[in-house]
Amino acid sequence: MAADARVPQHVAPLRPEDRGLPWLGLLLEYQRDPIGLYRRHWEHYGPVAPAYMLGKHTVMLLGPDACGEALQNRDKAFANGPAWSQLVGPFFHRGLMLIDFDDHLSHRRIMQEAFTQHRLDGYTRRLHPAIEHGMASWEAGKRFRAHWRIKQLTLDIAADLFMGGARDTSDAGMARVNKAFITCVQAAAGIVRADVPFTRWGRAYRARRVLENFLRGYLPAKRASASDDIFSVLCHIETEDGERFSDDDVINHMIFLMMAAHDTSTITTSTILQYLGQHPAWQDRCRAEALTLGPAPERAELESLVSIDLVMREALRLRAPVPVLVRYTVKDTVVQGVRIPAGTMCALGIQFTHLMDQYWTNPTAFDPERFAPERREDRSHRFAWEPFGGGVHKCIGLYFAGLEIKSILHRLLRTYHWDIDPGYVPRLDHHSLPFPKDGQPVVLQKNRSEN
Ligand code: HEM
Repeated sequence: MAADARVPQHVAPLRPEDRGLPWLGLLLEYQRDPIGLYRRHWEHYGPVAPAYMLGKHTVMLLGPDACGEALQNRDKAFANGPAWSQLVGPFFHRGLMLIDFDDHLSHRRIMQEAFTQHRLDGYTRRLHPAIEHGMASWEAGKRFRAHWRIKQLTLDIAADLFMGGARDTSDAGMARVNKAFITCVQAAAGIVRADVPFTRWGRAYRARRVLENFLRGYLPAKRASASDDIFSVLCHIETEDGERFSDDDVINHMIFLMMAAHDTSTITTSTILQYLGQHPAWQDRCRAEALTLGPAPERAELESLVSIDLVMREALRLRAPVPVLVRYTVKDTVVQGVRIPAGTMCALGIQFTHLMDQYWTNPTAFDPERFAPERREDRSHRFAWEPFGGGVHKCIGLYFAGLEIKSILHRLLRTYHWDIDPGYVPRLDHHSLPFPKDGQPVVLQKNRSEN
């Protein structure tokens, strides 16, 4: 008798060859070739695939239909907190992405006030001097590792834009804070996931305290007077109903926001740098566009940069800074006709969807025009392009990210030109967010006329 299509199926049993190593399961294979792993599971199991990693049975949600169902979360079965805290650890405690349901809604409503157009206008004005200052030490004619330089640049931008500077902290103190921040981010790649000395997690527990103490020291001054850095904004925003963040909320959100903003924007900018170096016609086109604007364009001007926008979307498709989202089921649910029991860790393969040839022509090719109005391949499915996620947890900083990335590119293109071997394919480190292992070497050459 044929199975009734309406009766949910169980998650398929894992084939012995897909179990991987004892306890580690598929972790090493994921770190080596995540897309190859996802493709194999998609081809054998379909959109809801079993997996085993770090001693746990998990479920992969593959393709835009399955990911879309989890992101829309109609029956409120998928929670973020219990899933992300297993990955990023307790170091981003009560960041917006790690809280759920009514609690999340009420915090998101308040935080929305920090990302209005008016606020974004103010942040954009602060961005240009911070970028100019950060890029001043970039030397032309010398090989440098672009990824690491951009990472330092986005850290410098964050010190100004998020913190509003830290005048009472010495350079050594600031270096300690930056180190603490990076230690917390790197804890995501730890294998020993407890407060054990000399492990990534052990160090991150202490680093989180450094960050809390640092921010708490500035809190009274930030509460006392309003300015347009994000720390001050978080201290002063309130909803129409008068809801505000407590001191602890401000600190928790600050630590998470800096984490959310930092590596994601760095990865996107260095990916763009790579592709523009390999596609000189696109580089010229983007430069010509950047040169139509003055040295410190306003938000609306940056948003009018059509070619740079197409390139940014394509970079986010080809190398999604957050390639996988995680969720934990708090009750039984059904995705694509498959029952997923309560208590299951789920991994949503966003990057895999971005490379599926069902939705994209020649998916591995750099082709920004696929996002142009006449093609709009991203509309082939509502969840075909999801670098910022979807549903209630969709990235709240996505417009800010676009402004930061475009401001950096605007200055970079006006000042320099560069070439990268068209055959260069960076080997990516997939321990946490994907970055080029070689730091992406490049030589910047100064443009002939100073702009
Ligand atoms: C290219 C840059 C960025 C990318 C690709 C990115 C990606 C994402 C993704 C995929 C999520 C959803 C996570 C989930 O559903 O579990 C997210 C959430 C979030 N992002 Fe971003 N992000 C970027 C930049 C930023 C920036 C610049 C900020 C802040 C200024 C930011 C703040 C946040 C916050 C607060 C959340 C949690 C939202 C919520 O749970 O309601 N992100 N981001």
